[in-house]
Amino acid sequence: MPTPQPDRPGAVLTVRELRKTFTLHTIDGRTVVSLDGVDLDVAAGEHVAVAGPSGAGKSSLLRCIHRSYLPDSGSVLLHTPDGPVELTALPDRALARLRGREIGYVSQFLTPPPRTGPLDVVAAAARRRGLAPAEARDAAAESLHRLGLDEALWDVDCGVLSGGERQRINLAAGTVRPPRLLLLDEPVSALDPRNRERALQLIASLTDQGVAVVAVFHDLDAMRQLATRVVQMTDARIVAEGPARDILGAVA
Ligand SMILES: Nc1ncnc2c1ncn2[C@@H]1O[C@H](COP(=O)(O)OP(=O)(O)OP(=O)(O)O)[C@@H](O)[C@H]1O
Repeated sequence: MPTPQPDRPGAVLTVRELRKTFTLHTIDGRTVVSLDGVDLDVAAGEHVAVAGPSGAGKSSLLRCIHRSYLPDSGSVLLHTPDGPVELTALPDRALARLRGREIGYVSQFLTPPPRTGPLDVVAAAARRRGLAPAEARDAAAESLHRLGLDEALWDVDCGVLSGGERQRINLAAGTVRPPRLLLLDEPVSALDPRNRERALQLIASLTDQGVAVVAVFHDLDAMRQLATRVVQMTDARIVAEGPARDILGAVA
């Protein structure tokens, strides 16, 4: 496949003709198309919100970019200082290293290693981003403070914490040192209003620092507050894109 060229300055992510189909072996091999030829360009400092109804393919898009789902075909290029990297073809170890350094992925649910506290989880993420151990712990502490996680919980097993506490740990780990590309899948769905606002402010500050963000929120206010552009998905395809005020008026 020819290498797609970035078509705008400051390009961080170039997605071309991305396709993903699931085969449901337990239901007579029925197939579900979750991405049907998706193109997306995201530049440094852009926050692209992916809108659309349930089942449209929003999470599949984030997962195929992150390669927690391997797409059937298409291209996902991450533009790094060393040149563009085709994520769909990268060997697993190189992918793990690149993700650790350059990509933050914040899903709705935290799956921490057993018997590990928030400070260790976030410090480990900071180490993968290249910080030395002492710096990583300082950065983790700052990140957890910023998201309002009570210091008394920092060494408590994440497995016993509440959904909202875990969500903030997840967000802290994904953002502890600004990644080049931040993928957010419903990152504030379990948060109370005060913590939600803290989290949205953190995400906005990362965009201001030049991080490229691709985010899924069901919360239209969050999209209006944060998105520099909204892409609307329906039936596995992007069907519209533009400023939030133009697109969100048309989304149910
Ligand atoms: N692991 C999977 N196995 C089988 N089908 C899947 C899988 N992941 C996603 N799908 C299917 O792909 C389609 C798109 O799902 P996806 O989760 O990407 O939608 P979504 O837009 O994020 O929906 P929601 O807003 O409800 O989270 C759905 O029909 C879904 O059932």
